[in-house]
Parts: sequence; structure tokens; C-alpha cells
Amino acid sequence: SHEWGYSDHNGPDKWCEKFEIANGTRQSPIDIQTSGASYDKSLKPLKLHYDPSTSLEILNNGHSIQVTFADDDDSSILTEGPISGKYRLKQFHFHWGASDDKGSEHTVDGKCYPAELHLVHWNTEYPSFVEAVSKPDGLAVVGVFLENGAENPNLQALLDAMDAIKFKGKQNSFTNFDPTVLLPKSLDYWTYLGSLTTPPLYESVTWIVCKQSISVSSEQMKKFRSLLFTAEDKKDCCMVNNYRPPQPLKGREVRASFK
Ligand SMILES: CCN[C@H]1CN(CCOCC)S(=O)(=O)c2sc(S(N)(=O)=O)cc21
Ligand SMILES: [Zn+2]
Repeated sequence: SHEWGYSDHNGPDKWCEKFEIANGTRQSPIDIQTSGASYDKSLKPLKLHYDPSTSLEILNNGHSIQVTFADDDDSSILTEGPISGKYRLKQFHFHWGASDDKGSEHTVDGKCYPAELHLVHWNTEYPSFVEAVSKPDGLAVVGVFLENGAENPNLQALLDAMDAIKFKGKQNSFTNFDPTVLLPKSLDYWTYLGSLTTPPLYESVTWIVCKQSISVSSEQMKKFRSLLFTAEDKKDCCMVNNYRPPQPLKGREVRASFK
């Protein structure tokens, strides 16, 4: 089938042809206009407890690089913050640009970052991830901006694993990785109700976007850009610009956990 992607012929402007919800009322990402975000003192600090023994594999799924986690118990969970109940970590992945001036999905007062990390969690109120993924309160995704700066040693394990999964469909074991090392010092966040930023674009995500970024060097960004959208038997197409641009806010409220 005519698979969605990020090129002119199958990219974000075309997704509405197969996924009508692309023009829905709670689509993501958005531009976070800091002046429009209201401080909500009832918002709790984020509580993230990750067990490194739940990390399983690193995968090139043809859209991004993704690390998947065992989610058959509550070892790696997100609680508190803007959510009620417990959400289990399922996977994390990234979005990035062809150059350092773009690549993030969310923007802050119009500022783009070179990359954005998404930690995807599902609501254990539902029996499984697949059940949760399409429910209005099914997912909670923590977004972390990667900002140009010093080399980030905490990305090294990921970067070293990339050589072996250059092509779409490649995966390798990726055990004992603690995603906590990818979080910024401050867990101050903005939160709003949105969607998956890729097809099927389900409006099922409570977005939790960290105000503080983590660093990535230009050299490290070049490593992300050495990945391919394409499989080994196809013509090479560099995995870059795998981000959806900001979508209309349509009257939604964006709350801040900080003053
Ligand atoms: C490439 C497909 N990306 C999807 C895959 N999943 C959804 C589909 O699941 C079907 C059972 S997902 O819930 O893991 C997920 S979260 C995000 S994002 N960028 O909004 O954090 C995208 C996606
Ligand atoms: Zn994402």
C-alpha cells in the first residue's frame, strides 16, 4: 500500500487523504506560545520510574529510530504530573531535521530545535497498549527537546547502536538502557490534549513537553542523519526531516507546571 512518510508525495500535507483525523480538533504537534500557557498550581511534578531491565530492542521502523520496552508489568511507569493513574513506558523515539535549524515537532514561540525525543506511555486502565492507543486518555507522551550544544554522553549508547540498524526493518537487542539519562535536570513541563504526530494520528495523547532541553552536538546529529528511511534492497533515502509541523490549536488550553 502507498505507505505514509515525510516526502512531498506521502508527507504531512497528504496524510489527510488516508487519515481524515489529520484535520481534527486536537492534533499534534503545536507551537507552544509561552504567553498563552497558564500556570496551573494543581499540576503535580512528573513522577517517572524506569527500570533499565525493561529495555528490549532498538529498531529502525522506516520512520524513526525506536527503543522498545517490556510492558507486561509496572516496572517502568509514569505517574502524577497532569495524569491520573499509571501509564507504562512502551517505547521512545526521536524526530529530527536535515540541518540543525529544524527537526523538532513542537516549537516554543516559533523556535525549532534540531531534534525531539518522545517517551510513549499507555494508560494501564486499559488491558493493553493496542487497546489504549486509540482512547482519548490512552497515551501520555513526554517530549524532550534536543538543543545544539556540548556532546551528550548519554546519547552515545544509542548512537553506537545506529550503525547496525541503518536500514528500515533492522533491529537489535538493546538491553539495560535507562531512559532516565535522557531527561533534563528540571522536569518543569507544558501539558495539553493532543494526538499522535504520525499516522494513524489518533487523538489519544496527553502531551507533556519539558521546558528544559538536553544537549546534542552537531557531530551527534550527523549520526541520526546517517540512518535511512529505506530498506537494504532499495535506493538509499536519508532519514531526515521526519517531523510533522505544528497544527492548529483550535481553542485548546496549554497549561504550565511552573511559574
Ligand atoms: C511510526 C508510527 N508511530 C506511531 C506508532 N504508535 C501508534 C500506532 O500504534 C498502532 C497499534 S505509537 O503509539 O507507538 C506512536 S507515539 C507517536 S508520537 N510521535 O506522537 O509520539 C507516534 C506513534
Ligand atoms: Zn514522536
